[in-house]
Amino acid sequence: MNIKQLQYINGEWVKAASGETRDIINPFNQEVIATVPEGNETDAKAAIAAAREAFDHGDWSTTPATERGAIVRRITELIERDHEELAVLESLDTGKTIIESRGDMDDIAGVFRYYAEIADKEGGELIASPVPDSVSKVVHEPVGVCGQITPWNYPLLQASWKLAPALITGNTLIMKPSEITPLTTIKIFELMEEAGVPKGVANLVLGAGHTAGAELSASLDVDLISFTGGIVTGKKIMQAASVNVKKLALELGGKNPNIIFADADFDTAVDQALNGVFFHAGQICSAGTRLIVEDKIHDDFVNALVERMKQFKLGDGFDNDTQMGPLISAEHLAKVEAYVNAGVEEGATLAIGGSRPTEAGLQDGFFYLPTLFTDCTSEMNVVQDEAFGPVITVERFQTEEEAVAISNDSIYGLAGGVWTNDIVKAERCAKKMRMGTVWINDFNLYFPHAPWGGFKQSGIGRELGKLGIEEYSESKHIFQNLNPQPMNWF
Ligand SMILES: NC(=O)c1ccc[n+]([C@@H]2O[C@H](COP(=O)([O-])OP(=O)(O)OC[C@H]3O[C@@H](n4cnc5c(N)ncnc54)[C@H](O)[C@@H]3O)[C@@H](O)[C@H]2O)c1
Ligand SMILES: C[N+](C)(C)CC=O
Repeated sequence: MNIKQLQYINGEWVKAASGETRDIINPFNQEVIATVPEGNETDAKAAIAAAREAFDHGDWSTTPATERGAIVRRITELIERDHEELAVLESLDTGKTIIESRGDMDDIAGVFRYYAEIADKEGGELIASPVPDSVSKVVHEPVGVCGQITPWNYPLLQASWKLAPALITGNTLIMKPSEITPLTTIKIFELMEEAGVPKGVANLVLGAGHTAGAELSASLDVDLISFTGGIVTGKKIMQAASVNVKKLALELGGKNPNIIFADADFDTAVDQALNGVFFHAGQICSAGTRLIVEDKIHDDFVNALVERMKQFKLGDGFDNDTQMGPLISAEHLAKVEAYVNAGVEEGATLAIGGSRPTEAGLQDGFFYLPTLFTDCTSEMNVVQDEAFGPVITVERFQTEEEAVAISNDSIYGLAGGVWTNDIVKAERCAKKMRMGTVWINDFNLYFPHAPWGGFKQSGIGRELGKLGIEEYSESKHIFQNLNPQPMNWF
């Protein structure tokens, strides 16, 4: 494997202080594809110290934004140069199809390009001061040392949403990727070094969440934690981060409703309902796994989905005709199996799937069949809980109000969709749906210019867009009296 299988701390490529390592496996066939350091609290502390020193005594935070933008633009060019290598690494590590990984790399280059382009476009704000002969202005400054923790499903994409805005705003950082999918994150640190990111500014620690990750959340020397991952972990991080009232950005899970009205374009809605769920075997925070279908078309819609799902080609992500790869790990497969079994027990009807495939070529991978439940109601756990796998639940509705109420009956509020040809109805629904993103006649579309994040327990804060910069900035009001006079009060 043509990457450094090491951590990157204070500009040096290093092993874990403990000497421990972890094998990284391909979820398609369980082959070991790399062996990387298993960092822990000690490594995290070293990385935090490097980032602290670089922020407090280095030049990065005061480097002109134009120069920081130029370095981020150079990173974009290097991602474009190594696009195929990155895509191959991501598919080997996650099991997702190479076509999906190539699309991810396009998106990632787009994120770095977007932030490089806007790096020097915001110079603060002059305030209309109510005090005569004075200047009142707001300037934006970096937050400081940022801990960044990412999940395994979109390893480099989620990393890019954190790295690019943190760098252009002059922060220093420590990133800890998921311990099971670190490869493309290691590679991007190689590219950041090549692009000229100064020593100590960007640090990479590998290892488990409860060791290396917990140290980042609890350290008094970290000023901000940006976390993408599960809700249970997010709550732990929020608690640990309270130790020094860190700034906090949480991108957590979702159970995303997709409302299908009878007046929608039927074939497109069927096709996009499938696209909305089954990329990366449903392991997407915004997967539209909670279908809410108008009564009049419910049976036809379900039948059309099932017919299409019967044809899915599961297999090696590097085969051109593979549509869906494996789940990420044996542990995650067991979770999805338990989730589906519990759904059957609570009375949902399995229309298709519900087991592992029996095909000979798939037995070494963590595969699960595309699965669809009907006869679902909002009270069921299978409807309320995030599946994070290839599993759809279908509920019925009769009125628009009912559809919106069902869609909002959730602890989550990440994303949702509405399919209808009535634009006024669509806008009415979108306004009432309590989610960070609502797609009308589309699903799972995101781009760097628009913010991403959740309502309710799906998170705090926003990534991407201009709001993604605000996460990494402090606003400071500077007031200058140009004609100071004594008050003669005391
Ligand atoms: N909202 C979004 O944009 C978004 C995007 C991708 C994934 N997700 C969510 O991520 C979840 C799946 O990812 P996952 O299984 O990797 O999540 P996870 O919460 O298990 O792990 C995420 C990261 O947190 C680390 N971690 C674990 N315990 C920790 C602790 N105590 N302290 C600090 N760090 C810790 C892990 O090592 C990993 O790097 C799903 O719930 C999915 O919805 C959300
Ligand atoms: C945010 N997104 C859709 C890229 C990945 C969620 O898992």
